[in-house]
Formats: sequence, C-alpha cells, structure tokens
Amino acid sequence: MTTTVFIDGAAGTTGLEILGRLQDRAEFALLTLDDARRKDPAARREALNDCDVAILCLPDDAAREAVAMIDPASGTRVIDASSAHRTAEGWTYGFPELVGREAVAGAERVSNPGCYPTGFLALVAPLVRTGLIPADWPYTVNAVSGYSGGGNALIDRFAREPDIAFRTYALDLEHKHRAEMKIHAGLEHGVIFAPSVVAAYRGMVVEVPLHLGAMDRETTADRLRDALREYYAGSRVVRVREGGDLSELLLHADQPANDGMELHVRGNAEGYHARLIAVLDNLGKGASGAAIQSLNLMSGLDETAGLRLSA
Ligand SMILES: NC(=O)C1=CN([C@@H]2O[C@H](COP(=O)(O)OP(=O)(O)OC[C@H]3O[C@@H](n4cnc5c(N)ncnc54)[C@H](OP(=O)(O)O)[C@@H]3O)[C@@H](O)[C@H]2O)C=CC1
Ligand SMILES: CC(=O)N[C@@H](CCC(=O)OP(=O)(O)O)C(=O)O
Repeated sequence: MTTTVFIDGAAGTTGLEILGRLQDRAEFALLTLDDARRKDPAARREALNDCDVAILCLPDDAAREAVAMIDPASGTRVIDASSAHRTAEGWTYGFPELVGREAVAGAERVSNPGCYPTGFLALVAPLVRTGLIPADWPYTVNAVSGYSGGGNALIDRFAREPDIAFRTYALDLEHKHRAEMKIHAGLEHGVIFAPSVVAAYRGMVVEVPLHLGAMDRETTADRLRDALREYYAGSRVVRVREGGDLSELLLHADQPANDGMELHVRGNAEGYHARLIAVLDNLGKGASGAAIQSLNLMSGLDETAGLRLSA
C-alpha cells in the first residue's frame, strides 16, 4: 500500500532533506505544492487533509497553525519537525529507541526530537532510567553544531559572514531545548546548556561531562558504556563505540549526510571523570533521518528503510 506524504515547508533546510530521502521510495507518494502555492493557506489546508501523513518542516507558529488546519475526520497523521509539540500532551516523542518502536508505529501525532536533545537524551536517558547516574544531578551539556542547524537564516548568515569560525550562543542560559531535555530524560533540574556553531554545514557533537567521583555510587565509565551498549544492542541507527584508544573526534566542514548516531563514553584512568559524547548529523538523526525513521514505523516498514547509514 502506498502512503501519501505531504511535506509542509518542503522548500526549507529540513524539508529538502526529507524530500531527498523520499524521492526514490516506491512505498510513498508525494503531495507537493509549487512555489507559488507553498505558503497559500487554502492550498496547504487541502494538502494537509488529503495526505496520509503530513511532515511539518516549519517554524513553530506555522506548525501549530498547520495542525489546527487538519480536520480530525481526515485521518491525517502528523510528524512535526518543529519544537512546537515536543513536550505537548497527546503527542508521541519521535525517539523510537527511547519511547518504543510500537508507540511511534501506532501514533497519530509524532513530535520529532530536537537535534541537540537527540544527542543528550541518547546518552543520558537510558543511564538515568537504570539508576547508573542520578535524576537529581545538575547536568551540563556542551555542544557544537554545523550552521544548517539554524535553518535558512543561519545558512545565509554564514554565507554573508564567511570569517565566522565559531559562535557560542544562548548566553542568557535559556534555550528552547532545555525543557525537552529535562522532561524526556526524567531529570529533576534543568541542564546548563552551552550550544555553539562552527563553520561546517552539517554535523554535531553533543557532550555531557560527568564528575563520576562525586556521584555517590559505584559508577565507572566502563559500566556506563556497557549499559549503553546493552541498551542499544540491535539498533542499526544508534551505535556505541568501544573504549580503546581514541585521542580525538573530528567534525569535517563537508561531512556527508548521516542518519545514524555514534555514542562514546570516555573515562580518565582514576575513574573519577567521564565524558559522554554523541556524534550525529543535525539534519540526519537530528531532524530528517529521525522523521523518516518515524514515518517508516508509522507505515509498517523497517525503521531503517531509506536511511543513510554508514556500514
Ligand atoms: N535545521 C535543523 O538542523 C533542524 C531544524 N529543526 C526544525 O525544523 C523546522 C524547520 O527548520 P529548517 O528547515 O531548519 O528551517 P528553514 O528556515 O530552512 O525552513 C523553513 C521553511 O518553512 C517555510 N515556511 C515558513 N512559514 C511558512 C508558512 N506559514 N507556510 C508554509 N511554509 C512556511 C519557509 O519558507 P520561507 O523561507 O519562504 O519563509 C521555509 O521554506 C523548524 O521548526 C526547526 O526548528 C529541527 C531539528 C533540526
Ligand atoms: C545551530 C542552531 O541554531 N540550532 C538551533 C536548533 C536546531 C534544532 O534542533 O531545531 P529545533 O529548534 O527545531 O529543535 C537552535 O539552537 O535554535
């Protein structure tokens, strides 16, 4: 059976990536609006109600507006890539590895996780659930993203100002991803989040440094890595790298698209300090790849069908 998909916001950064991943898939038929009609409310309303699955690649307000345009009787299911519904009631958080594949497969409304929260939650949520690290800990998240993470506006800015090599931001210590991180990791305190952007188009590194020695429990970096490896056993999307020798992780300016995510747990020799590190593509598992993974599950397909995964 063919699933009809409408991408609202198909001309944007995330929308184009999703389009690219769906174009050769026989299981899906694409409903598209030409440039003259892509922002026309009447045309969007019609498409939103005529499709089986609407994927929203819009700013938050436009995403809320799109959801309001859908007649519940139309049967349209939604995957929202924006941050409008990530902690909203009635929405399933589109992180199959954390909420369960069946939950996503059966959901009517799926909220795609944010790019930074994807890395953070992949590392921290399973460890908090198993009690290896505490829920009532003041976690810090340091992260670096490619500039496509800021959509067309940031892509244009990096084109206009090519001398920017590094930009740290959210200096008021507020960021819309903080709520999502706290709620879906089951934490008691909000995190300190230090995001930044480098002069690379795509890709990101999300890191949680841990003072294991202060945690009042028998946790070592090796135990954390083993627990994550067990948790993600069988996943072809999330992979936990072995300990072993590793002196650096690199983000290249022209990284290819990647819908997978690599997790690293590094510890010092004494066992007091650890660095939990997620390496992913903001436009892959951080956005479009995750949306395709959810779409596959909602369509009864293998979750990795059409994903760009390295061997
Ligand atoms: N980029 C990333 O790495 C990630 C993005 N996201 C989220 O995905 C969503 C899309 O982001 P991104 O693709 O980066 O943003 P872009 O700015 O690149 O694209 C947004 C698209 O939506 C269109 N649009 C805006 N308002 C309307 C409207 N009322 N009706 C129809 N189309 C509209 C824009 O058109 P126009 O340009 O003509 O205004 C543009 O084509 C955002 O909510 C973002 O937060 C989530 C995870 C990662
Ligand atoms: C580099 C950059 O600007 N990144 C964006 C987040 C990108 C993303 O994940 O989008 P959502 O906000 O929809 O989750 C930011 O910090 O706002």
